[in-house]
Amino acid sequence: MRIPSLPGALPLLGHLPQLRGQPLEFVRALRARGDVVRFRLGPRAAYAVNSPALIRQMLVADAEGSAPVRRRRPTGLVLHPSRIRRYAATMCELAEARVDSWRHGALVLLDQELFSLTVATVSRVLFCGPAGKRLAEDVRGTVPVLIEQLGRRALAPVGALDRLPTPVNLRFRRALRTLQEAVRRAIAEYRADGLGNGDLLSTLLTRRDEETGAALTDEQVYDELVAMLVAGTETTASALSWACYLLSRDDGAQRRFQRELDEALGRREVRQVSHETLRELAFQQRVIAETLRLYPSTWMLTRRPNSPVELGGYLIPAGSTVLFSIYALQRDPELFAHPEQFDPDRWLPESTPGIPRDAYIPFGSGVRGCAGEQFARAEMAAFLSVIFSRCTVRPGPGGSRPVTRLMSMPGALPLIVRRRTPADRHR
Ligand code: HEM
Repeated sequence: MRIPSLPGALPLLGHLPQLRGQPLEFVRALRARGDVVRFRLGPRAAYAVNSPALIRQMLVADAEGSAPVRRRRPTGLVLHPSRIRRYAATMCELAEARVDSWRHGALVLLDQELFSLTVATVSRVLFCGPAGKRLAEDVRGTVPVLIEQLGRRALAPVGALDRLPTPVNLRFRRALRTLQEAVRRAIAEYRADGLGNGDLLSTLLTRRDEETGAALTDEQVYDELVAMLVAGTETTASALSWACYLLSRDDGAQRRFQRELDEALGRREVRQVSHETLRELAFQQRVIAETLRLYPSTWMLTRRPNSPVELGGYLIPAGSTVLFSIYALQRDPELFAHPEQFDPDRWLPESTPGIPRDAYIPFGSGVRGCAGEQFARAEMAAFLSVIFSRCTVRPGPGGSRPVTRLMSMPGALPLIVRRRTPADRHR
């Protein structure tokens, strides 16, 4: 079958200006054109896969070999659900210390606060010791640059453009070099100090290949660390920023959440209740689910299959860029009623049977699905519980202008934070 093409391609550039300029509108326009749509990234053909069933087939195909088969990530161990309870207490402590630094009535740039909180959490929890702390400092400066560039590069029409000495490429290379040097230093210090602390870096350094028994090379350790730092910081910061953005604009939802927290906590602080108690707060879970539906952190995924793939009767050639947008999928009016509306109650148990399977995949699916889902969920539950049990949050002046790079963010998020008094909490 002939794959329908998207009109409006420019000579040489194809649809790149639209994808770069208004990415979210572009992926939704692609979605409206059919299950599989051909478009152009510069001179090359690319394919958008739109139907939930075909997206699932594409993601699961990773495991079946139509795209490179991934080995189990060695980092899986440190993100295992059995470790999460141990991390949860630290997550609460970090969040409480941060929220305590906000003055009553102050304007707080919540996007920046949340990003620095997620970097601090990943660094504190996954890297112990002084070498880990220094690495965390370098990560804070370099990860945003890497994330921005990785987003651009995933959609670059021609790889050679990345090698040009443009200011953007030079900044990217500088950030990479800083991170490489920091990781190399940390590896040397860990090797010198012993590797028994069970954190992320010592797990990677003591890991043996399942088949050959060989240790990971420094390069493999570096790749794993960078993958984790990129995948594990701005994603959660984005989800948390959007949750605060939505709650700050919806008094009713914010009050319901605070009532739920007040009842569950009584006179205790968030760090004094168990991780399981936080995860069982039903309204909070619905707020998180709805935030990740409206604003999935990774709004678009790409694959490059190394052999031809047949999808719904269409043949996609090997080596082509295949794009699918979680954002467009989760806002499809055929899959979700009133898709633009923030409605946590669509996730009430009695409503969810109406939501088709495969229509909701904020953490991806298949072998490349999110390794850090439980970590992220624990982090979101801890941070949101701490923020909203202690504060009421309202939009600040100026509002925010959403930014879409590799992640979609609410942009600068100035919010006015009012501390809740004990009387507010026990009213
Ligand atoms: C709300 C927060 C998060 C969301 C929405 C999210 C979403 C995703 C998605 C959609 C993927 C699949 C990418 C693909 O199929 O190409 C993914 C992969 C991954 N995520 Fe997450 N993630 C989040 C937080 C985290 C955290 C906190 C960590 C680690 C601490 C993490 C670690 C990873 C790793 C290691 C991968 C695999 C990357 C790869 O194989 O290339 N994620 N995530």
